[in-house]
Amino acid sequence: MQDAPSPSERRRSLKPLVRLLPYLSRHRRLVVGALLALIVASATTLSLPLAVRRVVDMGFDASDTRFVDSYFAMLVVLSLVLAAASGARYYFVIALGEKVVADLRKDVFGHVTQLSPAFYDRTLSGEIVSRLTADTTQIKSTVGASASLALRNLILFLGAVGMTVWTAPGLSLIVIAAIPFVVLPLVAFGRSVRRRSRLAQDTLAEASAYAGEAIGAVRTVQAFTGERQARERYGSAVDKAYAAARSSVVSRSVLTGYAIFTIFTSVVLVLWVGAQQVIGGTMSAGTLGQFLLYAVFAASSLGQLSEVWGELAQAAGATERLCELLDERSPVADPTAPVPLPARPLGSVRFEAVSFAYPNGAERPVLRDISFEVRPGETVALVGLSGAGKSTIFSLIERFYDPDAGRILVDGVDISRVALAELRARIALVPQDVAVFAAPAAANIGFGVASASRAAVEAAARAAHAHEFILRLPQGYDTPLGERGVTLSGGQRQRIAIARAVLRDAPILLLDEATSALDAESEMLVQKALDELMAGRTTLVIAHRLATILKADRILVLSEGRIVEEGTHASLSARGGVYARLARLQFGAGEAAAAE
Ligand SMILES: Nc1ncnc2c1ncn2[C@@H]1O[C@H](COP(=O)(O)OP(=O)(O)OP(=O)(O)O)[C@@H](O)[C@H]1O
Repeated sequence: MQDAPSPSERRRSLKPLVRLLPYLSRHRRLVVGALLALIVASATTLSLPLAVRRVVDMGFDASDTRFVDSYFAMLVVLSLVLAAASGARYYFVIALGEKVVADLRKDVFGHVTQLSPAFYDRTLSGEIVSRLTADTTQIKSTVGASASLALRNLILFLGAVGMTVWTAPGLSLIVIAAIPFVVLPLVAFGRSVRRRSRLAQDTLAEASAYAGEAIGAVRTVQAFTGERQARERYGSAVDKAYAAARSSVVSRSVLTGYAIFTIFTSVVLVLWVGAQQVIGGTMSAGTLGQFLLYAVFAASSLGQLSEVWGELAQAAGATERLCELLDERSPVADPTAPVPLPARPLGSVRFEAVSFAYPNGAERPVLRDISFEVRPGETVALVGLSGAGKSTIFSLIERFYDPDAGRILVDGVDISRVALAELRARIALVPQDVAVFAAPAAANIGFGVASASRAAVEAAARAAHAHEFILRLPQGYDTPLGERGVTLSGGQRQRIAIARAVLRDAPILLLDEATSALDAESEMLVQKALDELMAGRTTLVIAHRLATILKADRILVLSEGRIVEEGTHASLSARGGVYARLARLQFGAGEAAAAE
């Protein structure tokens, strides 16, 4: 992710907001409604001083009260129009802000969910969540309020300046001369506000990311009595965010104070010069009143513009952070012209001289020149010390990453030429660490299979030996699981994952056996479920149990990213090499020997 905006971006500080235009154009009716309401409200406001002048110059002179009455009646009508237009503006603008942010959230979430794991290796998930919530909220308040305020004040300002020139060209020179003194520092400060506001959002995101991590691992935090440490770390992150936000606010308050000072000084000056003219008889009192009102309008709208400018600059910082996510390109992407896999799936997997290093792994090769083939229906066990590269092989078959050299074929087709969704539809993954979502049991099993009926979900649960325990849950298949739901045991989670794989009904099964010991009954149920799942499918299994290894057609022994041995349990044990040592360590000398 980019850390800082490039110099060219910094120069035009509101430029990132341009990226919001396509979102605005999706809701043209709201935009047009907001603009119309805005114009009507501004025109009504600008017509008020005209009425004031007429009343002052003529109404008070003539003793005709009906004239005054009719003017005041008109003013009431004007205020009604102003009220209606302002209400309409509020509705259109807020609705627009909500819509734009809803669209933006959906787009950013949709985009990040399809980024490859390489992106998540270097980005904290809490950081992304913070961008999705805090930054979009800031944009909402801008589009929903500040932008319309800016536009309203701009229209009012231009209108009011125009009217001052029309009312008293000489006096208006003072107003016009004051404009650059107000506007130039605005632009200069806007840049610094944006930079500081970006920094504030960045530090806030860091704090949120840390909070998410600590709350997610609250059991570990408490078990290691790390609450104080966590509190202090979060506290200092929040303080940093506060300091950054404060420095952005300091810039904005200096800006506001300065704008108000220059504006009021020029109004006082106008009043003074105007008063001289009224005394000298060169201007009527009504004209001065009218002029003054326009000058005040111009001044206050300029003052508000200066405040809003700061908000716009803040939103520009937030938009920039979101657009960075939207611009993030996945290194693993669908090919432009995907090659279809054979219509009848075979379920074969083939590695040809594959080498791979993780993008953030300092170029340290994790797999070196790996070649092997798993034939349709075969069960192949991957065995090796922790860190040997077994899970990496799974990640490459799923195409979470692309190999640096060599190629991988599924059903005879190079997977880099296949559409990602088509490839992954042929694979069912049963990971060691099963993700259970905060959703009902049925939805957890049916995850990823949109068309799964309740009957199909139940059938999969039965096959995975999960049906019985699900029925015992308080609301059966409708019981919420995961966070804030029922927490499942290790064996139950495994069976949920197996049910998911059954439902997916894919020809290739990637199975990462649980290392954590299950009680005898769970172990037996999981084993039965797995046996049924593996029947008739090509299975690659990261094996941690002797029983699994004994059932495998072949064993691949991995060491430091290379395949060092290949064979059956008996042949490899007899060889007395890496595998024989590993088997003795992992399964105990007696058991391993007994199995030979
Ligand atoms: N996302 C990642 N980014 C960088 N390096 C990684 C990543 N995942 C794994 N590694 C490194 O790659 C090497 C192989 O990891 P891998 O997870 O494939 O091993 P494994 O054989 O499956 O180990 P285990 O049995 O402990 O799960 C390890 O040294 C690990 O540190």
